[in-house]
Amino acid sequence: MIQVKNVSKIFNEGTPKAFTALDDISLHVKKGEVSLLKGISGSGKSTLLSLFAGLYQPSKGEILIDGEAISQYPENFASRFRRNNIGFIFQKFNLISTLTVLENVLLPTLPDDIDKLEEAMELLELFNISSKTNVEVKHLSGGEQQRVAVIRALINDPKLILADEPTANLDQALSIKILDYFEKIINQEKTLVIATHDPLLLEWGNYETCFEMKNGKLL
Ligand SMILES: Nc1ncnc2c1ncn2[C@@H]1O[C@H](COP(=O)(O)OP(=O)(O)OP(=O)(O)O)[C@@H](O)[C@H]1O
Repeated sequence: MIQVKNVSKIFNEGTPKAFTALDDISLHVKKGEVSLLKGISGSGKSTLLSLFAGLYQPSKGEILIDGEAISQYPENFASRFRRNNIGFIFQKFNLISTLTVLENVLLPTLPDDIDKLEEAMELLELFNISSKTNVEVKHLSGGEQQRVAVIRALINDPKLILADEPTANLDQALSIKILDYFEKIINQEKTLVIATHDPLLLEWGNYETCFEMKNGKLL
């Protein structure tokens, strides 16, 4: 599902501020597998997930998602590919603060005019946030926003889910609820990559591979 071949990412390349965030990474995530990406803050986890989703271009190397070189697509193709195939749970949520919870959750369904209202309501119920359905996101707590971000990533039923610290703002009960849901969708043969340093997730045990990063390298 994900093939990464000798990928490096240098921010501000060619300037005095050049910084190598990823240094010659190669890895393979098989279809239907769950992988954890662990490493201390600044080790490069978010940068690598962003490259998987085609949000950044690699400075060197190649990334294939389901055989497609998403990082080489023009942005309009890349965004359509992302919308149809990838659910990204952003560390900082990336919600639109002036829209309601439901409007945020349904955003990925708008371009292709897919009716996902029923699924959205079910997920809002499941993650204990249905009472906020019509509340603007700017009025939500961090943990509430995190759950909205998780639901928005899942709404188009993506085959690849990239989750950046998906439990960072949640208490244990809600984290377990999300892990339970991940377990359920894993059975539907989705591929899941979770960047985390949450001990609960690391102890979860329900993953095939754990990649560890340090200073932009895979250990
Ligand atoms: N757009 C950018 N421009 C310059 N440097 C960047 C940029 N994005 C990330 N970096 C740097 O790359 C390094 C890796 O950042 P990244 O966010 O991938 O780490 P991380 O492992 O996800 O950390 P955390 O656990 O704190 O989220 C950091 O030193 C960061 O400052």
